[in-house]
This record gives sequence, C-alpha cells and structure tokens, in this order.
Amino acid sequence: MTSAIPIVDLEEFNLTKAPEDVSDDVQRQLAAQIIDAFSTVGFVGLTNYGIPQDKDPSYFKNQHTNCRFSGTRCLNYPAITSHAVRLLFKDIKPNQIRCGEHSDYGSITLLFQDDVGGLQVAYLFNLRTRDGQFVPATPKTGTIYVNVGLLLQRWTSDKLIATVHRVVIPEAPSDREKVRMSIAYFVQPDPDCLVQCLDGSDKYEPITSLEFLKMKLKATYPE
Ligand SMILES: O=C(O)CCC(=O)C(=O)O
Ligand SMILES: [Fe+2]
Repeated sequence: MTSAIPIVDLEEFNLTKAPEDVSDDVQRQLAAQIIDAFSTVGFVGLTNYGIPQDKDPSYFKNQHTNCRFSGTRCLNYPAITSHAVRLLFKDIKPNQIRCGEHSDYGSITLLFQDDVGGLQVAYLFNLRTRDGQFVPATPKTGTIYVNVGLLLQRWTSDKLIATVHRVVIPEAPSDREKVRMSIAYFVQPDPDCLVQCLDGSDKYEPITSLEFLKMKLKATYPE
C-alpha cells in the first residue's frame, strides 16, 4: 500500500522575505500546514524491524493516534561568511559542532534538510561498547531522513538503536556561506501509551510515553 506524502508549497508564503518581515499569521499558517503534513504521514514503515511477527501490523499506528505531544522544530543555521570567520573565529576546525551529538526522545523523527549538508550519524561498529564513528547523512533530494528515537529503542529492547547524530559546520566555504535549514518532526506515541519491552523481557521497566518524555525534558532542562 502506498500513501501519498503531502506537499507544503512554500512558494505561497513568500519566504524570500526576511523572517521578521513575514506576518505572524502567515508564519502560523505555514507552521500549521507543516504540522498537518507531518501528522498525516505519521508513523511510516516500521513494522517488521525488530517488531515481533505476532504483533498486528497496525500495532504502532494504533499507539500514535494523538499528535498533541509530537513536536515540530524548524532550524535555521546562519551563514558563516569568510568575513565573519576572520572577525569571530581564528579558524574553523574540521567537524566543528553546530548541534551537539544526541539522540531524539520519541519513537521516530522525520527530518527534512536542504542541500547544504553537515548532518552526521554515528555508525556503530560494536553495539555493546558503542565504538563507532560519525559518517555524513548526505542530503538526498525528495527523501525524508528518519531517526530511531530513545523510546523506540526501549520498546524494542535495543533491537532498534536510537540514532546518535549531530550537525557540523561544512568544510567547503561555498557550503558554510549558505544558510542551512532543516525541519524535524519528533513523533511521540500517545501520552498514556504504556511502553513495555515487545519481546516480553524485563530489560526496561514499563513507562508511559508521557512519563518518559517528562523524564527526558527534565534531564535536559533542569529547573
Ligand atoms: O538540523 C538537523 O539536521 C538536526 C536537528 C536535530 O537533530 C534536532 O533538532 O534534534
Ligand atoms: Fe535530533
């Protein structure tokens, strides 16, 4: 079965203007269309990867009926001109960080990136010791990049490992002199969904989706 991926036509929103010159209403309409598109695409193609055969294929879909706790983040990484480099930085080191290494919290993340590059994912040689190295997640036109989140790792008792990723400043001056934009949609199961190991093991304590999200947010943003 194929499902059409909704298209948000940015032309309508005249994004050639500076963000402060686009009215709040237009920005709100655009955000609403993007969120709507993400929640329509929903939870794609996850059955059969670490998910027991006896699970109803709609099992995950049924745990994602309410997108109120899923989040959208629009990221704008400013251009770094040679002039700014001379003024502000002595030099830009290879792999200088723009967004530090982390894994996302939810079940999956759908990420749209432009063609500037810089996103890297950890390729783990050894899952136990977590030895590995960062490799580029090169942008491909017409594709959505998907991360496995920490909650899905817990759900599948580590059969699916949460993607460790980061964003670095591109090495080529022609790339870092461009603005980089990405849009991430963090898919979160329904708040009261009880996430317990699908293989029946007790590797992780059962926890509701909302409790897990709260725990992660609290650790990231302590009061
Ligand atoms: O900007 C990107 O490509 C990645 C952003 C990201 O990983 C995040 O917001 O969690
Ligand atoms: Fe992320």
